[in-house]
Amino acid sequence: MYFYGTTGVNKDGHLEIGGVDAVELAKNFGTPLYVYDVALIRERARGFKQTFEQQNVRAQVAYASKAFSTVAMVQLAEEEGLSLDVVSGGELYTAITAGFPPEKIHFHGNNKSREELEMAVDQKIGCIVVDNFYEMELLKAICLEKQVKTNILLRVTPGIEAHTHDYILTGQEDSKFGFDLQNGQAENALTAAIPFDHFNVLGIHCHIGSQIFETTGFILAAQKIVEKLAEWKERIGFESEVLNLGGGFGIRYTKEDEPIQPSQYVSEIIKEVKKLAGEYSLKMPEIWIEPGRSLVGDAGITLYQVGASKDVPGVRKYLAVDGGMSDNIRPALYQAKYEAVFANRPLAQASETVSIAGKCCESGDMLIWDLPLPEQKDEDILAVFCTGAYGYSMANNYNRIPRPAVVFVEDGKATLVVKRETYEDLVRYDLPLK
Ligand SMILES: Cc1ncc(COP(=O)(O)O)c(C=O)c1O
Ligand SMILES: N[C@@H](CCCC[NH3+])C(=O)O
Repeated sequence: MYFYGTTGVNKDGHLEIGGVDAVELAKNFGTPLYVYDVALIRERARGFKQTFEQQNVRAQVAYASKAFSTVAMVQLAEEEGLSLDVVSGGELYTAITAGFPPEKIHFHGNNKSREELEMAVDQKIGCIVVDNFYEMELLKAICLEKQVKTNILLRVTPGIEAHTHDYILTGQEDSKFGFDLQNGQAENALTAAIPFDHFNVLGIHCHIGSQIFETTGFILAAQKIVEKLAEWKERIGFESEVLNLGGGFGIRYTKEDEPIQPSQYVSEIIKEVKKLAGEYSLKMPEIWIEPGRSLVGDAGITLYQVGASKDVPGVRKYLAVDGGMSDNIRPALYQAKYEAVFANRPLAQASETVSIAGKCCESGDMLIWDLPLPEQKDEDILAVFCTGAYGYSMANNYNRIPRPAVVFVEDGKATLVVKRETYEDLVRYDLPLK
């Protein structure tokens, strides 16, 4: 059995996370329940930061809060000295509510509204990552009206096909994100941005995709961008202070996944950018990264109460839990795979293979196919590993199921950081017919 971070088995033979008994957590906070191992998030954050520090490279590690955005999580990111990447007015509002320093916030998105851009400008956030010409004109108008100067990065698509699921690819030419690097669009954007007095063009951003296991894509992207930077220095006199290579570092969900260490992605990126800067006689840019999944993914575990089971003789046995695609849509959306154990007896010998069904009225609401487990008992609590990224943040109210609670555990202490939704919450914004 593979355990992540502080997860292990305690003297009662129960799963323990952050020094807290998972069965007690389910009892005290209910199920489904998202549990986060805070020490593991801290370890991951420090790992990224230390790699840059050890190599003496100016850098920002921005937590991509789309992976899991709540007030407590943003505060944890701040405690660990991270910057923050937000992609909507809602994520920005969460960050501001959490007291996150605005100057360390970066704002992403391919269709930011006027209202969202105004909010970002009014909050004097660290930088806006301009994605397209429409947004550039909108932002220019806002900066002129408000007579303020804003830091910007330009998001480019370098034409890289990273090896991951099609829906989470973002760096290829045929993408809704960013200015195309190869066909002159990025250069046109740059020449439109540089002369505008109310912009300070800090540099270039790209993000090639998510759950990537190799460094090749990052290296290729860096090469393509730095080549262009050298051309632009020559032709336009533009020198990039920042090179933001986005997030996308892959993690281990199941034994089939073999990611490299997060620090290794960073070390190889640094080595390449240093080499390229030397080759093209460019000033070494500050390197920014935006990890989401690799900061919080394996720190999250979801606990479910098991319920109904159904045997289709000779075909399959279904075991249903009290959540599903409403709290974790990733299996339905990306065929994502997870591992799981019974939290009340994680080391019990598996005696059958079952498929874990969610409770939504959808045949596609299956959390795990063909999972080896001991024969089920009524009191069993299923613990699904590695659900920390894009789990709670993509949770929804399909079938009017309230979204789960979230608990942080650290040093033997459990802290509720998001309350469980109630039925009253579900009808809060509904209005009667008459
Ligand atoms: C621009 C940008 N930065 C960062 C991330 C975070 O990616 P990941 O969670 O894979 O690290 C994403 C999501 O893929 C993204 O679109
Ligand atoms: N939500 C996706 C990743 C998308 C990343 C956002 N650009 C996932 O669960 O894997």
